[in-house]
Amino acid sequence: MSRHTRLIAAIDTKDITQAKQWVKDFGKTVDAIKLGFEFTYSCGLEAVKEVSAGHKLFLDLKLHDIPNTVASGLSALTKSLSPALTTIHASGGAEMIHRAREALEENFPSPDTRPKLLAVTVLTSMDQTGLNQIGVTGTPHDQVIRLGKLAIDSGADGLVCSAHELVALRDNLGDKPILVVPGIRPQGSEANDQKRIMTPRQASNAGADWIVVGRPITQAKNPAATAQAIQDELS
Ligand SMILES: O=C(O)c1cc(=O)[nH]c(=O)n1[C@@H]1O[C@H](COP(=O)(O)O)[C@@H](O)[C@H]1O
Repeated sequence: MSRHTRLIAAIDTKDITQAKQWVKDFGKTVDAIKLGFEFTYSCGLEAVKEVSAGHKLFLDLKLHDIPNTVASGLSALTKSLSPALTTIHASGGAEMIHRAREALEENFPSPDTRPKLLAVTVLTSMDQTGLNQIGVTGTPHDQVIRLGKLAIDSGADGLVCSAHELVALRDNLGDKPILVVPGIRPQGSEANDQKRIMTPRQASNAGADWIVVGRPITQAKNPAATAQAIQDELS
């Protein structure tokens, strides 16, 4: 099935002026903006509201705690910010994911306005060595499939994964789950701390609904032109 892959810009900065400038420069070039730990913990929730006004928001705070704490935290966050997409860690387990979904449904009875719950599988900065160090002996691929199935069965709308697992996830879970893919590096750009990477085009061909791109855009000489070049690669 051919799908249109959309671009999320990761606005990773501690500086609200910088964040606003990027968002203004991007205009409609990007399809959504992601605000995560760095911006939210530096600038606060009101600043998230301010910077994301008028844009689709991916609120990426990757909650991971006991089910009750995650459900309450997610409820408070989403009530005030109404993101389009939001994250928890799949490794928090079935009950945590289920309670997170319930909390979103309570806050947003209409499926049209309910933030989509994404479960992060295996971080794109992890490789086989990194997994072995935390006691996971299987491959990143097997771990993503295991956590991905668990998360979707437990109520997640979609997953965050690397582009390397997209084809297998589609084979196992079908077209419905929303697959969001960071670890994207246009040809020739630095990997930084990312390990499981692909280009925008490769991720799109493999079945990504959304790609997440941060530093290759924000650290470029001309961030808006770089975002546009990625959109051109996707179209
Ligand atoms: O949940 C995420 O968005 C995420 C999951 C993951 O496995 N890997 C990952 O890089 N991310 C986020 O995606 C963004 C990637 O940024 P760059 O590496 O600068 O493109 C960062 O904001 C990360 O927090």
